[in-house]
Amino acid sequence: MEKIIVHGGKRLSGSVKIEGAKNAVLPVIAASMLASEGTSKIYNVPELADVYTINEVLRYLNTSVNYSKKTIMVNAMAELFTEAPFEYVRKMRASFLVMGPLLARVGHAKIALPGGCAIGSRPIDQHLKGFEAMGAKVTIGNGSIEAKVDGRLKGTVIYLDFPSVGATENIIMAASLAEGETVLENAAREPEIVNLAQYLNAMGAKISGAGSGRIIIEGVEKMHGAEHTILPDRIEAGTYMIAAAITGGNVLIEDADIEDLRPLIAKMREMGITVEEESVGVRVISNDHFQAVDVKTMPHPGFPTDLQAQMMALLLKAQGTSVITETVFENRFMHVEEFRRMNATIKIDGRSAIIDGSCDLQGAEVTATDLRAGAALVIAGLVAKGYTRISRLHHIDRGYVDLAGKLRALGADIERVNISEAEQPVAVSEELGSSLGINPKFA
Ligand SMILES: CC(=O)N[C@H]1[C@@H](OP(=O)(O)OP(=O)(O)OC[C@H]2O[C@@H](n3ccc(=O)[nH]c3=O)[C@H](O)[C@@H]2O)O[C@H](CO)[C@@H](O)[C@@H]1O
Ligand SMILES: C=C(OP(=O)(O)O)C(=O)O
Repeated sequence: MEKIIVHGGKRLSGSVKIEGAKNAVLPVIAASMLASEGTSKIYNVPELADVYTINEVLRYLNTSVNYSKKTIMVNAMAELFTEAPFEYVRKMRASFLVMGPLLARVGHAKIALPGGCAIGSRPIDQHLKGFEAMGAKVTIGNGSIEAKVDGRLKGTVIYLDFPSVGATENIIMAASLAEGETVLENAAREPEIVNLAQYLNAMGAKISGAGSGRIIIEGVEKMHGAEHTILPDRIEAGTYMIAAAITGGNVLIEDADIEDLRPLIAKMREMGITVEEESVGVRVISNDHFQAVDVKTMPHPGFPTDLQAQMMALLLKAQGTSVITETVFENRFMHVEEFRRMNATIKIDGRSAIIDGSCDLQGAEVTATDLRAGAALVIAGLVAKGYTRISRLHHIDRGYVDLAGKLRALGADIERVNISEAEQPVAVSEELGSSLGINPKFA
């Protein structure tokens, strides 16, 4: 079993380079299936487990995908297969993003129901509402969702009940090849939507308004392969900014886009942490004294839910009591129980977590319950007394390229190890472990 082992107490310094955004590359790869002509070339692709998963889904659907050196070539000119089974969809909910492109291009898609996950039930009713409004017949049964349309989808006005990122992406992809104009109201405004729309337009689509709450898509008859660069990952950047801040460090986050990070930067400055814009990225300079703040997660440009767990780790070391309110997902506090193992004092009251900044964090055996929870535990481990051992790393690998290696390069005492059953930690304190001659890392 693999674990990340962190020994707290080192200040981070130096610079770290940010990868392409996971949440941008997944819809972009799915969108490549809209091209009935030519090959797409996608640059700045991060080497993540989720990227390998979506590539497998596309290959299963008879699309050619070649991935090497952060570049993906996709050719979808062959006859597409239109059914994606559960074994693919269960690994990653974003696999459902193939539904819009398949429906628009071939008029049929049958995708296994993605199911719930650790952070909430995550329904897809808004995606389906959009497809139905465009003329698709949607049926749900035997664990799958099937959507069909005779001829082309038809443009229409669609109002989302909530600015869902995935529904916005699925609907704009489908509407790109629909007949006539689609107007999407209350659309998600995340930077990843803008990146996707840029790619679709390069493929021949006619989309305007991406990044606002009203997106207009003039359907076209055909799309073709195009070249596209994935934007930097604002969530990865934010994770390293928080890691730098919690350790009282001084770190340059290279390629971070300051505009996309405004909600986090505003909160960090409110806490008294210095964030400076530099020509190549964002620098975070911190000392051990930063103030408690209240944070509410919201759709973009609000504070991102994908940085909520990492922010909670930071607030565990802030002066005073902070309140985090999670409004995007109904169950995204799984990390709280793990923080408590590290001696944190956090109370949950409905959708809010009340965080006491005065506790002494202690290293412990903890579990990454989801992707960002995993990153947050690593961050807490950077300042905890003793060793923190984090397991279930497959969650972290979905969204971070070499998290432990990049933090080590910044000066953290951290390593990723493969621990055999025989070496599993024994249940003794670090002090007792060392007096018994047990390596404290495994005590
Ligand atoms: C691959 C990807 O880009 N993932 C991101 C995307 O997920 P994802 O696209 O799944 O997130 P959504 O914006 O769709 O979901 C936000 C909220 O809307 C609800 N909802 C969504 C769709 C729907 O049809 N009905 C419905 O009720 C969800 O249950 C959730 O409570 O945006 C989330 C919110 O910023 C991020 O946390 C994820 O990292
Ligand atoms: C929740 C996340 O991703 P996904 O939607 O792919 O589960 C995330 O990136 O934090």
